[in-house]
Amino acid sequence: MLNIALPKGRLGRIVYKQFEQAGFPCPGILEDNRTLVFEYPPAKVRYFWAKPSDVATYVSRGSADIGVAGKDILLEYEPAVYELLDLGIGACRMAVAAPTGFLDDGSRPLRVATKFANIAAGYYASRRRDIDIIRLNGSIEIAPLLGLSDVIVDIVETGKTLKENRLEVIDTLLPISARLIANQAAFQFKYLQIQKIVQQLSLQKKEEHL
Ligand SMILES: Nc1ncnc2c1ncn2[C@@H]1O[C@H](COP(=O)(O)OP(=O)(O)OP(=O)(O)O)[C@@H](O)[C@H]1O
Ligand SMILES: O=P(O)(O)OC[C@H]1O[C@H](OP(=O)(O)OP(=O)(O)O)[C@H](O)[C@@H]1O
Repeated sequence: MLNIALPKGRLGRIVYKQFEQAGFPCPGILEDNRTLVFEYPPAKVRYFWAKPSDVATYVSRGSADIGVAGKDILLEYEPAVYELLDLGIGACRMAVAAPTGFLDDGSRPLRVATKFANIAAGYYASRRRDIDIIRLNGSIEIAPLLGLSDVIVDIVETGKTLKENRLEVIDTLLPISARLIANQAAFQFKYLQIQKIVQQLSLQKKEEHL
């Protein structure tokens, strides 16, 4: 039995469809929004829906053998997991954004609002810029508007949320996409099953690019 942690929310449906096509179906999983654990013995799989930022925790601690997490989460929390494949979905970028026309005069620590405190700290440390991190859990774009922060470090996809809150990207840190991750012990013990899924998912990705 392969235990698979899927991210609830924007990525979940697409990820499950990819796994289904890879030969790991679980009938009914997309029809029921309340049940969180689904088992389908004929395909030797048990899926469960986790909060996207928790998937890596389930995988690193062995409650899931594999799972799907955004590269943002992997960089922020550095869980002890193997990163097996870039699934090419959930594409966005990590960026610094500020109110239009913002100029950092360097006179005091820069107030940075973010969900990604480690990523932001690393970025500004490499620039030798003192910062005051303001940790938020969502709706980051309103922080500068309300005077809580000078800038934000957050995910940008279309740029619509930034625009609506009168912000603009001032630097792009790195591209982000969803990754297939594996528990390190499970990768040894369930090698064949995991390899099968990696191969099938890679094949699908190649076909999509043809
Ligand atoms: N606007 C976006 N466009 C594309 N991908 C995104 C976007 N926002 C987030 N992602 C990617 O999808 C993953 C899941 O994001 P989602 O918004 O579904 O969860 P979340 O609300 O951030 O998670 P949590 O509630 O666990 O903090 C993120 O880790 C990131 O890799
Ligand atoms: O560039 P865009 O296409 O506008 O997308 C970017 C937005 O999407 C994410 O937020 P999410 O929807 O996950 O809500 P959150 O504020 O709760 O994180 C991200 O944190 C940005 O706010």
